[in-house]
Amino acid sequence: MQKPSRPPHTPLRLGTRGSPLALAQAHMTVAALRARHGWDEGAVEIVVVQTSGDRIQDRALAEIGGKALWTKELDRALASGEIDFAVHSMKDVETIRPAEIRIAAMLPRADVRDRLVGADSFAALPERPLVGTSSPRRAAQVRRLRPDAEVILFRGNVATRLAKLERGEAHATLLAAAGLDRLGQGDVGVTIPVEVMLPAPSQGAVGIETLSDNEAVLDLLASISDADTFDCVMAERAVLAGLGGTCHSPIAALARLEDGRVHLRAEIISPDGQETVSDALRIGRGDAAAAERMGRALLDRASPTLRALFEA
Ligand SMILES: NCc1[nH]cc(CCC(=O)O)c1CC(=O)O
Repeated sequence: MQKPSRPPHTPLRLGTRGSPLALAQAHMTVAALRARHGWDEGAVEIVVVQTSGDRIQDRALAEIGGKALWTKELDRALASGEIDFAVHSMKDVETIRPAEIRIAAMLPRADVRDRLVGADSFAALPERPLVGTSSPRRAAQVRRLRPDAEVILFRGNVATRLAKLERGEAHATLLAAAGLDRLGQGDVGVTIPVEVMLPAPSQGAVGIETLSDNEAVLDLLASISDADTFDCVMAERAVLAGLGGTCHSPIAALARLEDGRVHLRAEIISPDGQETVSDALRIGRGDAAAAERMGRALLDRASPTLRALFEA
């Protein structure tokens, strides 16, 4: 690939949601492009696009039921030519994307772990603790660790959730370390080892999408993509695809490179935390089929009630 030294046109329009975290990730992407190509400040313009996920704040996402809550409007802006590429938390990008849209690049992954905010450990929480989260994975993992916990709905952006905690609406909450770090809140909470709480597929990864036929922008984005992150996140997404899972399913998956192969761990957990089906294996880089099989095999070993969660 020829190294592009000039933008295909200026300014390039980067589409993003308007939350503080989304904007921080957009600025990271601009910085990566500018550093790689020596562009000046005006080369990339940030275009904020509001998504349905941002608009609807008072209900659990699973309840809204709509798909593509974080991406639909950005997909549309790509299709209409309003933006040249879109920056997303990969965790919020649906498993199956429209054929016209391609995940073109990922920035180097940040800390993949979760942080517990409000207590020094799960054991240190009071009896029958209230834990705020809207993630089915975190809810199930919390109940596995603390069967006496009551999980309450915590939605909104990172600052909103921290404010709810501050107001005493829960004893603790869980947030992605990556998000806290990117918001300059690296000192908030205690980091939970992945052996205790396996993260969500794609956690800590920022992805950039463009139209599948936009070769100039695809090439440009490839120039800042981190191949290790890309292959690991794609493996985790393939597990999700094999499970037929979404962000509303209690699924955790984490891939790491080890001697040129992908070490993949995944688990599904019943909402009450009583049943966990997990697996770990090594697969080749880019072997999405093997990762999908791993997802399907988890389902084969699950009880009928756990399996039913994935058949909706
Ligand atoms: N679902 C919201 C969301 N999407 C991405 C992140 C954090 C950043 C990341 O995981 O890359 C968060 C907040 C959180 O889970 O604490």
